[in-house]
Amino acid sequence: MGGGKGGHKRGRTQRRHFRQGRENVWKYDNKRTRSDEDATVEDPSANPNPNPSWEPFSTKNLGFEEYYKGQVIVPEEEWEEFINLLRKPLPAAFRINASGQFFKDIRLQLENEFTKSLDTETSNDYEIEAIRPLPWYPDKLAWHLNFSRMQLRKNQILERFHEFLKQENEVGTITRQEAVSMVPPLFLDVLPDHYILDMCAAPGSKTFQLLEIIHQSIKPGSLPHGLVIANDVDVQRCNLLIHQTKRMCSANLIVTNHEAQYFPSCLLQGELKKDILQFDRVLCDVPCSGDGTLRKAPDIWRKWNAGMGNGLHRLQVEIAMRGVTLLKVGGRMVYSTCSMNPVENEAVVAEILRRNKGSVELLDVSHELPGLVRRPGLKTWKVRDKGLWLAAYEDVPISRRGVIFPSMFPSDQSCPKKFQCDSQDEMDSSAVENKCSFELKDHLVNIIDHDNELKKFKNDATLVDVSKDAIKREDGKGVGASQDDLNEMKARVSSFDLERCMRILPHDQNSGAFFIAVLRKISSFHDDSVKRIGQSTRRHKTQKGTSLGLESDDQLVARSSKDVSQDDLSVVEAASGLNSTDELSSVVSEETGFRSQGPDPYSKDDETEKAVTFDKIGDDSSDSRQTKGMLQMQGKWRGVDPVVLFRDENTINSIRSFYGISDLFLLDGHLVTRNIDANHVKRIYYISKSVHDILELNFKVGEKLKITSLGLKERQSCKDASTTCTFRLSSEGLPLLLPYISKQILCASLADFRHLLQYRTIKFPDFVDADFREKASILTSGCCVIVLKEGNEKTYQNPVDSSAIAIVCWKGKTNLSIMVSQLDSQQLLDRLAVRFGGQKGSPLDQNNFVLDESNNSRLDITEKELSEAGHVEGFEED
Ligand SMILES: C[S@@+](CC[C@H](N)C(=O)[O-])C[C@H]1O[C@@H](n2cnc3c(N)ncnc32)[C@H](O)[C@@H]1O
Repeated sequence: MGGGKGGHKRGRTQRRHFRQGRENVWKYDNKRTRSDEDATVEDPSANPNPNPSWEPFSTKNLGFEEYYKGQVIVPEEEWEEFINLLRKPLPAAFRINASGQFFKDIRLQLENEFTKSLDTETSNDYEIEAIRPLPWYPDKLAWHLNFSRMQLRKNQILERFHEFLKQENEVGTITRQEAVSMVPPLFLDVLPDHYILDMCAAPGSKTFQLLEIIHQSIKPGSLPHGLVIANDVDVQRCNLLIHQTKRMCSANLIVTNHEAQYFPSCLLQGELKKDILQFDRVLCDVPCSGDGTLRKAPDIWRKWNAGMGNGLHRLQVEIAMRGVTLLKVGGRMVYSTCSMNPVENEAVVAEILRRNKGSVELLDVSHELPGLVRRPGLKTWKVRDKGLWLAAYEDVPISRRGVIFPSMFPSDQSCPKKFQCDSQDEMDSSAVENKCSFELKDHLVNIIDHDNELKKFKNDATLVDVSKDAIKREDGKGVGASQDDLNEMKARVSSFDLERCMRILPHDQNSGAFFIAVLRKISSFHDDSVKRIGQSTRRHKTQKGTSLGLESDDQLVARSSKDVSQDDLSVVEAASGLNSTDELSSVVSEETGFRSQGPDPYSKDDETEKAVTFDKIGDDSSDSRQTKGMLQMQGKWRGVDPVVLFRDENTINSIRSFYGISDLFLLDGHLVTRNIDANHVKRIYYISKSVHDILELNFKVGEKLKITSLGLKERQSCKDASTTCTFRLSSEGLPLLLPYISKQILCASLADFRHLLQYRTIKFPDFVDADFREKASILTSGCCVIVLKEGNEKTYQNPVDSSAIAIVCWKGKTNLSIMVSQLDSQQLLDRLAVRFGGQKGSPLDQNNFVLDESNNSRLDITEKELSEAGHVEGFEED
């Protein structure tokens, strides 16, 4: 809503690009086949193919059916209902973006206007409500649609509603998101001061939710103490995420581009604990086979095979293990997939519990989100490989042991029940660590030696006959359905409390499928092991005079790709007879070729270097700037712009004085650019204190974080010589700044505000309100803010409330022009019509809120004028 506060603006080229790439647009895409399009909203069986050259997706896959019947993911008597619904298209769902200025208006419109008119109109056709809020989502902010595209075409009210959704989605006031995909962030129990890591974040729907939660209940005009680091390995998808989350207008977001399993630790040896980058909450929404999205993406029917899940299991474990390491003690981590496959779900969770030896517990969250229908996780499953069912690791042919791992099978062998903890209170962490260190040694050996693994399985595992000893589920239903071949097999039962995991199945609430597990870190097991590693590495550096010190952490992460985590290595040092982790580290380094180029923060000799890296953001003397520049140029992330704290006092003072920004709005330490040359800065981003602290830490540790984007675009340079301030405001940053600006800000009547949105440029004599006309004409040339006057006040309330409706404009010699895209202008007009629209014929008639697209000459002039003023770049995405 670039038009109002909380706005976003996009360049045309950029927008087209994103539209093509975005997954959650409501737009009809010409490139998709008809069957593709219909499949997302209609029952293909009810829609005879109108064009024989278009083949509808087949919704059959015998391998799929055999696999899931074999895994007994639903009781036998439910199978038909389950599989039939999987073949039906998924009803659409969306979230109202609670950070948006008009979210209450939209919710009210849905609750009253649309629900009523749709119910009246459609009551004869349908027995169920056409739209309804999702019962488990807080504050009626998520909705579910219950009609198909076919029905839509036949019904005018539905069609109008659909148009409304398309437009709101386009401008970002609502986000289309699969209902079940909204669940994981809600189980993270997020607070505004939390540091949150979203490990596999793109395209960003859950990041958006997380940001919304940390911004909730924060006073307008102030920022939460927490932050979200949204990470994804795919750069293109990171860009998509940046685009999506722009609508959130948050200064508390950092986007990084790492392989999540190698996400850097940013450890500072010997420093205070606050200097260690650890998180209160971690979301591991890992890459998965995605068969829970079959109803939305029916092409998966054709592609699906059991190998997909097997192939992802190890990566999923590594990402989740890294998540646990980065989690603070007491912190929560959610592991989730949109797959139904136990090898990607319960097997991964069991392996996390097994490897963490009681320092992590699986939480029982059955009392949370009571409206959400979920089923307990499976306690037993099998692995399918090359057409064979494998009940236990000993069944795996030797030739397949490179791809089928022990961790894929249910077992409790690595962490006997006696070492598990039911709650943090019962936990004696030192006892657990002692016990676990012996176990870990075994575990390492097991990873390396599969035959040993096999022996242990044979000795320890509990074997049950699934067909005879049907497991009772929490809801009392048996899950005894089984195939003939499965009847013959013995399946192991995991002794972990895997029933605490949550499975969401399509036929429970007409949704997609999802898997969610909520974990809590209950001891400092990892921290200590990491410390030991740091110490030994420092020793190593002193002895050998190499730069290994800083690398140790990264190397250890690299090592995790070979199934050995940090704690494993420290235990090797502590318990397996190896003298130093360094030896292992150097081996790993050579094996992986992973090299870090930064200074060694562990070394006492490096105090000077540490001061210099800190100076990058703390000192602005020309010498240090030069050093900063050199360091930035040499930055380890090629192709990624450096992150530089903006401290040019002249520019900052000119911005402060031009807009009359109150001293209460802190700028020092909150402004960032992506350009080391202070004379050619084009954009300045505003960052929260939490983001600043992370940057400071990142500089100290040699820029381990590869930062793609951060903060809020606050100001953008313009080339217009007629203005005394070369930085204009961005719509994104306006809500934050609004209460603190005292100059270049005017209050317009509804009529003048509306005309500005409709005609985009208004000559001063054409303003209706004489007072506004006068004030606008004498404003200093350049960027300004126009606030909608609500009620009868003669002027704006100072300070302006953050929730006020305001737009960024440009004051020229003879006129005022808005710096809002056409799409955003129309959306703002629509919102004003809903909020202030009166009876037909009155001055507030809704017809008055229509964008004047016929007035092309005026629009042309505006764009030309803007172009001459040199600030059209303001409409472009970064
Ligand atoms: C299920 S999607 C995440 C969806 C996202 N959480 C959301 O709600 O919008 C999985 C993501 O993991 C990313 N990914 C795959 N392998 C990864 C890795 N090793 N590290 C980090 N991200 C990875 C993919 O690029 C993809 O964007």
